[in-house]
Amino acid sequence: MPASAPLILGNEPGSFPHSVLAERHPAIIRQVREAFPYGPDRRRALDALLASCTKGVIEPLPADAHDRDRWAAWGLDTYAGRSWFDVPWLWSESYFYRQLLESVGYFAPGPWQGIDPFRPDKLAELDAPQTDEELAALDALEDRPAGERDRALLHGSLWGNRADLGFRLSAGGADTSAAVPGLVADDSETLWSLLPPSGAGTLCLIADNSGRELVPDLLLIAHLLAEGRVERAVLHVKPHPYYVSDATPADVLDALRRLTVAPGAARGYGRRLWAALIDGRLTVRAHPFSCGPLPYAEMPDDLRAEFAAATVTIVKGDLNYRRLVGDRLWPPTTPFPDVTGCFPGPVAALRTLKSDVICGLDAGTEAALDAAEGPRWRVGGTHALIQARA
Ligand SMILES: O=P(O)(O)OC[C@H]1O[C@](O)(CO)[C@@H](O)[C@@H]1O
Repeated sequence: MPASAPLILGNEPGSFPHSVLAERHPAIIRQVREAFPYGPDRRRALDALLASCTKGVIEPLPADAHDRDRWAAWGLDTYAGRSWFDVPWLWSESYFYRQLLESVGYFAPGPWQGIDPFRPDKLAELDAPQTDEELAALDALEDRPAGERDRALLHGSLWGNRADLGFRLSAGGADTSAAVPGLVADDSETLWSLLPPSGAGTLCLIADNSGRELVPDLLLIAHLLAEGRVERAVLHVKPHPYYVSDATPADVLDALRRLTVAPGAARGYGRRLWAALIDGRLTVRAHPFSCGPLPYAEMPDDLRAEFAAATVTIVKGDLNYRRLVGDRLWPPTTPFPDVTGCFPGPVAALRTLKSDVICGLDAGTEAALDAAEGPRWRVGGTHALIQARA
């Protein structure tokens, strides 16, 4: 990895990270308050979190918290007592979700234990007519050449990160009439070279959002298994609700059920995934580190061994990208292999751009993006990338 680049904090008013801490987190607390009829104790806890995360400091966990040791190892003892804005943004956001779950009683024995505060929105998205339209698009793919299906399902998973799955068969995937193409880096060939036909290996896919992102992720996995490009797949999801819509094991089951009752080709994908779960070709993992506040460079040994043994690991979405490259402001032309050297094994990122972090652009693309959009291209979610290294 190149020596260093500035770590992103949230303490610069006017910056995107600052707005997430100062505006988005309070809005999420308000949204959660409306989601369920929480009683006075839970509402008081949410109010206390609101005051803490906007005007207060990071509070330590009680000595008997189930994850006290884990958070201590992740840096809590260093950051407790400091403003949420003055610690690494990645850390601050992650701890916010941990404390939000605490506030709604997610971890404590009682009626709210294990109740996902984001579930109503997740289900609404899964039930939306757009999901039907996207699944119906699979029918048209059935008799297309294999290469076209590869590409469509890869792009479906990529653009699903914008919750805008279109199974696009065209080159850009986004607004192709724009001055700069939707796809700002495209290492698809490297990725496909890692997934040759008759592959006997294992794909790891580190999922991001549930609903209209997880559905195309599952379709891509089903496709790669069916085409024999990998023999097994491991889907990594979050052990508990996180960043609002991140996928948990319960969300995987919801998405799978959605597929198995869908009409047309989609149902076949669902049935194949169901069978793959039963016979062990597909497994779901929910490792605690998946909700951790640290970059992948600091992953624990068991995960390191797992990714090292995979044929390739596909890392989905913006947050996972930040964890992959270290949530630092790299010069955008820093080569992707240089900043992902710590990841143990071949790795590919499928991401729409929703935060300032970026690497692996060529100088011409960076200049064209800046000229056309100013800094907006980094955070707007309208551009995407496929980056890979063997
Ligand atoms: O769902 P994604 O693609 O991981 O995006 C989540 C994104 O939300 C933000 O954290 C803002 O809260 C982004 O910066 C972050 O990376």
